[in-house]
Amino acid sequence: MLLISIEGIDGSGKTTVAKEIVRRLKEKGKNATYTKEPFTEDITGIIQRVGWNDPIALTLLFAADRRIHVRWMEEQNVDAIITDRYIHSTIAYQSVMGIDEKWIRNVNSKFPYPDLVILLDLDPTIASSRIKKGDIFDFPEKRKTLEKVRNKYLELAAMEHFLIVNADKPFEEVINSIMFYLLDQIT
Ligand SMILES: Nc1ncnc2c1ncn2[C@@H]1O[C@H](COP(=O)(O)OP(=O)(O)O)[C@@H](O)[C@H]1O
Ligand SMILES: Cc1cn([C@H]2C[C@H](O)[C@@H](COP(=O)(O)OP(=O)(O)O)O2)c(=O)[nH]c1=O
Repeated sequence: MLLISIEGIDGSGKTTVAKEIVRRLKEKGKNATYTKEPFTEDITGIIQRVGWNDPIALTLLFAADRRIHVRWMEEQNVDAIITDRYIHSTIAYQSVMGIDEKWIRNVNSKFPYPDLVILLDLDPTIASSRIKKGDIFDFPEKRKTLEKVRNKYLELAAMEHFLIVNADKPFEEVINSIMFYLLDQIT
């Protein structure tokens, strides 16, 4: 089973892309499933109450949520799981909040590393203008960090060989470039 994570700042197109990848893989006869983080309603509710000022609590809460998510993913009998955010969301967002990256990696070290990480890279101003659905964690202090989060993602992408996609391109171009790469890897 392939574990593919889709990463990027809020509004970069992750949900749309992840769901379309699943649809196109199914069209090709592959058994694929869409999933997302945060995964559990309970922990999402706690994060909403805790707010965006305690990065230690956030790191631990996202990791607890991820543990439950990983157990769920391990039960799936599919060719590919496409997850809309995963470990690198914590590394990018919480390290920018001042948390030591090594500690974040330690806290997440029991979880499977993704086979492929796709980074949708987009300018935060454009990304914010695209957000129509309510942001579940709409904290002003988070919005201010998105430029730094974007740069952290780009740094991780270079180190860990993500597939970087320019999310400023029309959707068809974005998805076609991803599928071109993916179908070559999968078949
Ligand atoms: N390449 C693109 N060009 C223009 N709009 C896009 C593109 N990709 C996604 N969108 C739109 O941007 C909005 C945010 O996308 P979404 O998938 O919800 O982002 P995310 O999950 O990263 O927050 C949606 O309305 C979506 O249709
Ligand atoms: C999974 C995860 C998410 N987050 C943040 C990123 C998003 O701002 C928010 C999740 O909200 P969500 O609405 O899923 O994001 P998006 O707007 O990209 O669809 O939580 C972290 O800070 N750390 C994490 O580990």
